[in-house]
Amino acid sequence: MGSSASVSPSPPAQSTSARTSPLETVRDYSFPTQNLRRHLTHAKTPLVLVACGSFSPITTLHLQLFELSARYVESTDFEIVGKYISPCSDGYGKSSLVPAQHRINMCTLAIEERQSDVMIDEWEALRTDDSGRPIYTPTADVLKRLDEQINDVIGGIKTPDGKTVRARVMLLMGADLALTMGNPKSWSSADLDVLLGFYGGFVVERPKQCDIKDALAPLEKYQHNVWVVPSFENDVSSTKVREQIQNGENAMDLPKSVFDYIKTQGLYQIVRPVEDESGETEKKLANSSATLNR
Ligand SMILES: Nc1ncnc2c1ncn2[C@@H]1O[C@H](COP(=O)(O)OP(=O)(O)OP(=O)(O)O)[C@@H](O)[C@H]1O
Ligand SMILES: NC(=O)c1ccc[n+]([C@@H]2O[C@H](COP(=O)(O)O)[C@@H](O)[C@H]2O)c1
Repeated sequence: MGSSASVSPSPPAQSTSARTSPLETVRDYSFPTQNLRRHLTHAKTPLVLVACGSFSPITTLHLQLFELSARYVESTDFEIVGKYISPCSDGYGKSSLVPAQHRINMCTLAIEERQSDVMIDEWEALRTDDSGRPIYTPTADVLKRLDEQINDVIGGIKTPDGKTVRARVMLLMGADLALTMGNPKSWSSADLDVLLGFYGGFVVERPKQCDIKDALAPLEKYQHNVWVVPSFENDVSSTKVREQIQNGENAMDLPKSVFDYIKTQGLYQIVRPVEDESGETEKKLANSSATLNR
């Protein structure tokens, strides 16, 4: 598959959706750089890995994706200088999403508890239009923005011999997400040309959910820019965790602080009939009434 000899030239033109328009706000936001390494240790290509997804909720496996990749990357010509999680906004519209601020809070707790050097980029999750509605951002635009922040705004990464080079920004994904890239209703070829043709991806095996050969098939055109990270048999997923919470079971694949947060905030409870004051029964979702604390 991939070869790190393919060095990215200049980034593709920024699409409108990746820019912050005058009507758009991202409250209390600054681009996180606390664990971005500005200097390479080896004469390698600096690499920034970005995991995009729902994180509803974040699981222990989400953080392990970075650990598995870090181990794998040691045998390549890349050196990881930054690790980012970018939770999608509520505008993605998946019914399993709890509000973005809760998902960010859970990612923060998981990272703190595990003392991980992964950073959360809240930009995608918190973008809203002038009326406060969340804006959905295609994944290619998330990577474009990170590329711009790291390589243009911050000014790139220093090599051991004192030169400044652009970091390669790449999508870190599970094999199941790669498999969805064969569906043109979800992923346009223009998006994929930017995302995998220009940027590139690290695909972590997810054998319980799909065969790696099937997952790589839609990515064949971009194989020079795709790397496969071996994983281990596991059935960890946010879906399983949500089901365990709904059944009142202990969710073992969550950091404890995240499990406690879910309980305290009453997240992922089943839609249940609630008597309102007029005596009428209506359905209320426990999630929607939960308060948001940073
Ligand atoms: N166990 C796992 N092995 C490999 N990749 C994973 C695993 N869990 C999540 N990922 C990857 O992490 C990214 C974000 O995942 P996401 O938030 O959608 O979690 P999920 O467990 O797949 O969620 P859900 O069960 O709600 O669909 C995706 O690229 C996904 O493939
Ligand atoms: N065309 C696109 O950019 C596109 C299409 C489908 C999903 N996605 C992203 O992939 C991720 C999928 O997450 P889930 O596996 O939780 O649905 C999300 O970050 C979503 O924004 C992007």
